[in-house]
Amino acid sequence: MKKLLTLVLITRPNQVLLGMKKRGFGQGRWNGFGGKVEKGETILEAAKRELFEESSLKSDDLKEIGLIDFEFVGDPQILEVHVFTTSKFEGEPTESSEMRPQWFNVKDIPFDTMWPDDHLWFPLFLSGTKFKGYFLFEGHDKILKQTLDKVDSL
Ligand SMILES: CNc1cc(N2CCN(C)CC2)nc(N)n1
Repeated sequence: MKKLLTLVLITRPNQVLLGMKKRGFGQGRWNGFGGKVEKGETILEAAKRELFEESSLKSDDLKEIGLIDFEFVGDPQILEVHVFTTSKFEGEPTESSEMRPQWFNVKDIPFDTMWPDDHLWFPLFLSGTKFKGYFLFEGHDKILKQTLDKVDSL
């Protein structure tokens, strides 16, 4: 079974906006903004909605740049994460119940307090390369198996 999720990375020159997850899945880690795709909405609509709910930012320019399948040993539910990015947005990053936003220089991305897959695919995202990835996790800290490929189209 696949669960559709979104992940939005907002950029400005030399910087990426990340949020510190305050509760739930991924709590205590910096990440992009995102969540579940609800019934009756497209994946893009879900990405926009979650971005606004979690950061107060609005964008009509989200571009899909990555597709990542996450599997966890012992859990039949595969997470299919659609990764979007934009540098065109409106609003001021604002803390929400879910996320505490902060700008990071691309040279200082806090990979040590992010999901362990991030340092593998962030370079592709930052270089504007579209990618497809698969990561098999054991728990939340150990990657047992992975694939990561550049693609022309998602
Ligand atoms: C399991 N590894 C993950 C999950 C993940 N996500 C992001 C979006 N979330 C809604 C669900 C899980 N994001 C990253 N960067 N790595």
